Amino acid sequence: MSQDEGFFKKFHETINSSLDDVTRNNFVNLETNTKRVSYLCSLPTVRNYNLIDDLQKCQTGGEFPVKKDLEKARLLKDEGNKAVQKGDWAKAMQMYSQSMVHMPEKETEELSIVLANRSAALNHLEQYEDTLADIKRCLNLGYPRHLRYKVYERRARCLLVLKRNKEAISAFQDTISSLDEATKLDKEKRQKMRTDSKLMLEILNKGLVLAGNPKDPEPLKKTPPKPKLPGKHNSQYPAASEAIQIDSDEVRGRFATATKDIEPGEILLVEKPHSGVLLAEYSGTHCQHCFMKCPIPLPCPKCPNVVFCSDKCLEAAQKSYHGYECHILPLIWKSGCSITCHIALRMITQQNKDYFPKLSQELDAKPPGPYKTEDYRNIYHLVSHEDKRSKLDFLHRTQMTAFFVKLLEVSGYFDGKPRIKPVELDELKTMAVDEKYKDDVALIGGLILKNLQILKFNAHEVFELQCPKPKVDKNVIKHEGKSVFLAGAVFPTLALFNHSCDPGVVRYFCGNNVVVRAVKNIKKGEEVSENYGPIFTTVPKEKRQAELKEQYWFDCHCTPCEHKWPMYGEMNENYMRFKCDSDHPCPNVVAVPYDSQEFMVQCGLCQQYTNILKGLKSLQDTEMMYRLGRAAMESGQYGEAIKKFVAVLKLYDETLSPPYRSYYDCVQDLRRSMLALGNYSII
Ligand SMILES: C[S@@+](CC[C@H](N)C(=O)[O-])C[C@H]1O[C@@H](n2cnc3c(N)ncnc32)[C@H](O)[C@@H]1O
Repeated sequence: MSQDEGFFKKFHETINSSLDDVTRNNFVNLETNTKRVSYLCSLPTVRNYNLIDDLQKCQTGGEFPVKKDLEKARLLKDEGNKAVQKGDWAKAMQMYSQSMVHMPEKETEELSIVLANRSAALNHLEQYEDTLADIKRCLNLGYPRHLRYKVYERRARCLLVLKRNKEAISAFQDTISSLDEATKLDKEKRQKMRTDSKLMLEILNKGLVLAGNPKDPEPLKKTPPKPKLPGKHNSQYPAASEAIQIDSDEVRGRFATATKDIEPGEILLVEKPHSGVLLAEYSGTHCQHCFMKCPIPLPCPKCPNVVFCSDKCLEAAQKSYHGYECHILPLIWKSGCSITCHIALRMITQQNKDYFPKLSQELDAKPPGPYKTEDYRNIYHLVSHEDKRSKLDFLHRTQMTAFFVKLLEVSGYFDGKPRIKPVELDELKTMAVDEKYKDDVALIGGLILKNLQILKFNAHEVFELQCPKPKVDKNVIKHEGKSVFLAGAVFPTLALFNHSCDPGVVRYFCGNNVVVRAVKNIKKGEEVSENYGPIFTTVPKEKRQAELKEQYWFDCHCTPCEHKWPMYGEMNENYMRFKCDSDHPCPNVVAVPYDSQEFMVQCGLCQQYTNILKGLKSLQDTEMMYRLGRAAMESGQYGEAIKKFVAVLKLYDETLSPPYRSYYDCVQDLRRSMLALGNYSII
């Protein structure tokens, strides 16, 4: 749990130092999460803890309390208007967006005017779909009637550009009728707009008749299509493809294996998160709900903390977690708790109040039927290593839980009604939760504590590949990207994949959907493993083992660890590692010097001879094909590059046995191309 400098650290230290031996002992002897939380929350030292002082001193996570601010909103709107006068439409758009972030919800008319102004800026920026969306929003908010002719006419002209002529006709009709209410528009201008609109109506109507009255084209979709699994889904694990099954054993728990030979590039899993949380620093630039970058943000109407990419995401968030988190978000951020801790809380706030009490009787058994991403019971049964956990670890996590339980009370969660007003400092002068919520504290607190344990081993970082605008360099277009850690999330099916220091898959994100693709040939029956951090080509074995033990509590027995594979820089380039070609399957590698004159080479294990001529012939084309793949990758033709790299790996795998450098060069480039193809945003 990373604490940074948030105020939770002080709370944690104070509680720790105030616990006497008896209390500690009592805590240590508790055997369930529910009891741990109830006990800690009942201690006077926790109940009487006053957060106000810590909060006021805390510099992390911005201001508190945070409220919408009309004055700020108006200043930003004025900035937007000034930018319009200078013809700087991009700046105007930004200023109006910021004004919306701070505009109090009740100022509907003013908000509608800012939206109308932003729609004008967007129209100049040729963002027609977004212009239409803002016009719709401003009308919904009751944009003044005497001004409506402006937005109707803008709507009509946008629709014309989008060739949605039928809709344009109706927008021109609205323009004409709204001109009757345009009391502040001078007569001449009104007359001109009426004449122009009528003319447009005539032209459009004629055009439609001539064209045989065709349907309008569909509105353009802004969000990229959700990635799809090719072929059939696994019936038991629908987020995974049929090429994957989940097996288990005593030592490794559950893990994925291949049900057929898998080729590099194959998509093996597409899964949305059960729960995911965007990092605080991206809350103003990326959608709180789907994590997509939002250049035209839609702020939460109730708080200035978060933005959304669309009405759909805003609505979905408000109906679930954001309703409750809206006013407590700044407290979560200021606490300095890690993103994993926040996910543990989000897993609660995203469900309504009755969900967990209803489910509580069913938690002990794994749910029957297909393994569903949205079913909390599947999360509940992910690895938590509760039996290996130290008492100190429990105490620390229970303290975090006590803080979250207080936040849930403040948020209105225990009443099932999201609070409307921002949180006042005074509400945090004690950490005591009202007695009437005793049962909720035990149940929900117990689950948060469980979530905190589970997430340590099962949460994933969500990253975005950010590319500066492609550069033209010596006639080659360069696409240079860097991965940026954006959010944390838990994907219940992906969480069943075990680790290998030589993983068979790569994972990337499309918004918040994770996509898992093979980067190697994986034979039927072999484990399909992913990677939790350390890769054998770059990290020495001892360090990998230590890292995995420390973070994931297991001893890695993957092939590179067991066979002490050399790191990339130490791979011997003087030999080619031929597979033994014996009639009986032989796992041995026949190492042949590059300058060898012999074509029949004896295996040291089975003593049979391998004819390397055949292999050498099939490898002849690999160098050229790999170069073509690199060229395609560097010019941004990732699809083409992937095809070439896959073909190279196929040839390699038929003949040679890793590890050798050219194999991992190719795997690395294949991985990069898939990442670039899958998810990047131009910054
Ligand atoms: C994300 S879970 C993977 C799924 C897990 N095996 C299960 O049964 O749910 C991570 C945990 O799986 C186990 N694990 C992962 N990779 C492993 C490996 N290569 N060998 C042994 N155990 C492993 C460890 O217990 C680790 O904490």
